[in-house]
Amino acid sequence: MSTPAAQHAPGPAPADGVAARARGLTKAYGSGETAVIALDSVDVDIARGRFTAVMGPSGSGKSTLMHCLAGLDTVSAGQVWLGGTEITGLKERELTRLRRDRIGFMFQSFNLIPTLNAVENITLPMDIAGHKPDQKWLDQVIDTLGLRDRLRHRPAQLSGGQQQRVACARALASRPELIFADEPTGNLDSRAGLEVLAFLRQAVDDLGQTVVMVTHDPGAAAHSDLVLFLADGRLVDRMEQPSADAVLERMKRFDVGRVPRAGGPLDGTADDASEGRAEGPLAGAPEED
Ligand SMILES: Nc1ncnc2c1ncn2[C@@H]1O[C@H](COP(=O)(O)OP(=O)(O)OP(=O)(O)O)[C@@H](O)[C@H]1O
Repeated sequence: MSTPAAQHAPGPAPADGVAARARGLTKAYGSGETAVIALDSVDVDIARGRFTAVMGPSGSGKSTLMHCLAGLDTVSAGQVWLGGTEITGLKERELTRLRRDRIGFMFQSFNLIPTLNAVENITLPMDIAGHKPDQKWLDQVIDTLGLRDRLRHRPAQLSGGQQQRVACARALASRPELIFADEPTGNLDSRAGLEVLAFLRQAVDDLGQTVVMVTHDPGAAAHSDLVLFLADGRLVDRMEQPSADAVLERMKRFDVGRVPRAGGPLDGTADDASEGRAEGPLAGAPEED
């Protein structure tokens, strides 16, 4: 089992450039002999205004990491911040409000409401929260995603790619600090998948959003700025400016053997990383702070 939170230095609240931070993040499911350590003392910084992909073998902890960073799951030990707010220790009601106000979600299943049209689906989270949409921003999101002429269509009248774009618009609509996307292209054909990835990329480049995407697909990861690699619940590598080939090669190495454990935090804020390749375990990882 990993180091309990109490043995970790408290760590500073994230600076402006960090959208989310975890220190000593540990998540165990079950207890005793049947306990599964899904995350083992993970240190990570998610850089603001960047597109970060999370990859790793099946069961390596990708979804668990996303859920813990997003406050969808409790942690067993360690600390998580969203912007300047430490979310570990928040009460469920505060967490719910924080997720609603500051985080956008995109899942593989689009989770659209079949009886609502596209624009109603897009604004639903804000309607529930009683927030008025910022119409200028909403228009920008709708136009960026090419949904202007589909707003009155119900999900069943939209293609899979269009539905995922609606889900993307819904995640962006409230201008969240952070968007988490879990296999957002998993249910799409390759053309629609590429479209969604291009829109996520645009959300970062043109709208200044921060995106964290869990994916199994090296081609999808190649749209990101930085890939973080998980294995056995630990962050073991990172790759800046990834190419699909370089990510694929790195993923193949998980099949032949496990990479040694990380020594320090792996983050998206360092600028000394290799381009399009990872030079062995922990390439480009910054020193512990
Ligand atoms: N609710 C749960 N109860 C018990 N074990 C769980 C639970 N959720 C996840 N796990 C275990 O935690 C580990 C990490 O799971 P997680 O879903 O985060 O991995 P992943 O990398 O997202 O996997 P995949 O790529 O297959 O989706 C796995 O061993 C999994 O079996």
